[in-house]
Amino acid sequence: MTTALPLTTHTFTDGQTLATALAERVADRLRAGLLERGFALLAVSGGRTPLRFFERLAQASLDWSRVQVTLVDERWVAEDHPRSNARLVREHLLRDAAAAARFVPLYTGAATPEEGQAEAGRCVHALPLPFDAVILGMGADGHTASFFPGGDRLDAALDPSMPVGVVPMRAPGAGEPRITLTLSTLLQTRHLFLHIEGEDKRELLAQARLGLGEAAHYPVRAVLARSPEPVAVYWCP
Ligand SMILES: O=C1O[C@H](COP(=O)(O)O)[C@@H](O)[C@H](O)[C@H]1O
Repeated sequence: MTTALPLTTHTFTDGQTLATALAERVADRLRAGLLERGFALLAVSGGRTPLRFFERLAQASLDWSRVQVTLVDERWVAEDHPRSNARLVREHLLRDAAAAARFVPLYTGAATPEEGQAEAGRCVHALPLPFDAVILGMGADGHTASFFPGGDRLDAALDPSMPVGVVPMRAPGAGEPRITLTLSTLLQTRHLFLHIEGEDKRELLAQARLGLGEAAHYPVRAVLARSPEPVAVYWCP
């Protein structure tokens, strides 16, 4: 008998409605951080799914000049490359009201993520953790952040004893070399969201949650299992 890992699901009819609701929820978390600490800290994902969410969040009325934004993971490509997660954030989130936020990229310009690890790690160490919100995505292969199935440093990235920092990652399905926050770093957050869209990802997450077949080994399951609070899943067809 399998036990379902805990999560809460927020279901929406379409991507625009989801983006609006998630942006409102995250903006509230940032405002709470600003009230409590005088600053706020946000980590977001790359890929294609967050576009509408970013554009809604960029319009939120709050003191963005006291908000720091970073990525949960990065593809090791220059910032003007079409697959750069930093480029996505700069073009779709750091605009409108959010143009005043401070962005902390993970890509350093070094030739490889292994060579860039120390510098990117120093930038992450300098962040005033915990995050007020972390928003993860998930690929069709069950990866989240750059925790890829078959990743060469997956064990290190998921290791609970790993300190705050980043880990390079290379994997058959990753496209290019990556760098990713460790799971221990991601979990230093007041609120953890997982934003997925489409029936295929809903089904994949359900299987990972239950630990069924191949999905028992999907890295996203490690996040569900280790999160101290149930992960808030935002989903639409
Ligand atoms: O490569 C990546 O993919 C995942 C999922 O992206 P999506 O395009 O399927 O939404 C993303 O969460 C991650 O940050 C990114 O580097």
